[in-house]
Amino acid sequence: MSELIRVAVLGAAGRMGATVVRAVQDAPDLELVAALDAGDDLARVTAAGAHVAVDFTVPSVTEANVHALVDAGVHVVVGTTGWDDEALARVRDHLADRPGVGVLVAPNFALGAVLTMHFARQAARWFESVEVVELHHPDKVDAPSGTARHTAQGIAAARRAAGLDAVPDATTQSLDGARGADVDGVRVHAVRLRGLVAHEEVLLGNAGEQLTIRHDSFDRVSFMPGVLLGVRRVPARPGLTVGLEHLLDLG
Ligand SMILES: NC(=O)c1ccc[n+]([C@@H]2O[C@H](COP(=O)([O-])OP(=O)(O)OC[C@H]3O[C@@H](n4cnc5c(N)ncnc54)[C@H](O)[C@@H]3O)[C@@H](O)[C@H]2O)c1
Ligand SMILES: O=C(O)C1=N[C@H](C(=O)O)CCC1
Repeated sequence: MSELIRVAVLGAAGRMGATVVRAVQDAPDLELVAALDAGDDLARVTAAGAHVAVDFTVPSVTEANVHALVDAGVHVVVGTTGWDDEALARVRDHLADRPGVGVLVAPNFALGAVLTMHFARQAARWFESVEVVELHHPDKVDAPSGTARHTAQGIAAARRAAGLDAVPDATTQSLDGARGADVDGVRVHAVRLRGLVAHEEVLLGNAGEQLTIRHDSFDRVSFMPGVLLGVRRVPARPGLTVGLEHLLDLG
């Protein structure tokens, strides 16, 4: 039998971290060697001999965690959101000095959410209008969701590549926030509602027709196959990978 992958979980007391701890413990090819939360010393990850660390913490600490882990030669799977292009560029630069270390940052590990983003990018060039609505539990600290940002950025890139005009919108008078956030020219709306977990709709419109692409995560177990895939694959992917779609054979 091949060697078990030794895994550390950061944010282990959180909603996602606790679910990842259980998933790693249940996986026959993985071994949970450290479970850290706020206030714990990151040095425990290396002391435990972790090959891969999984970060589901908070947007304010995740980047610092990644740089420290990269310095220690530990591969990282990051699910924490709040990353912007500048923060990703800093990690990419840092990894250039650490050949052999891999970091995967993915705003959503649910396979259906990754497919939603993929289908939205495919559909984007054929529709005049598009807006993204994300719906989450009210304990979420960031808005819009990392998934919605990634979705809108992908749609915007597909529209640019197809030479489409700006999305039509005659609004000249509105209350602040009524038209949502502008992500690369795509409007993104964030709903927070008790009872929800993580949901997204991409609305695409043409004269006389609408296409709706919707994904629902009803339970955090929906993210686990993607997280475990990341843990298994990241050691063989040096450098920075952004998005789980790069690990799936989506064509
Ligand atoms: N990529 C995905 O598929 C996916 C899915 C769900 C959630 N998320 C993201 O994951 C993050 C966590 O979500 P959550 O719902 O589990 O939040 P949560 O608030 O339940 O958990 C965060 C945990 O991180 C801990 N923490 C804070 N600072 C820390 C530090 N320096 N070191 C270690 N732990 C620390 C907190 O104490 C808490 O236990 C959010 O950014 C969320 O958007 C991503
Ligand atoms: O519960 C959360 O918080 C989630 N955050 C991610 C995001 O911001 O996209 C993914 C879905 C759940």
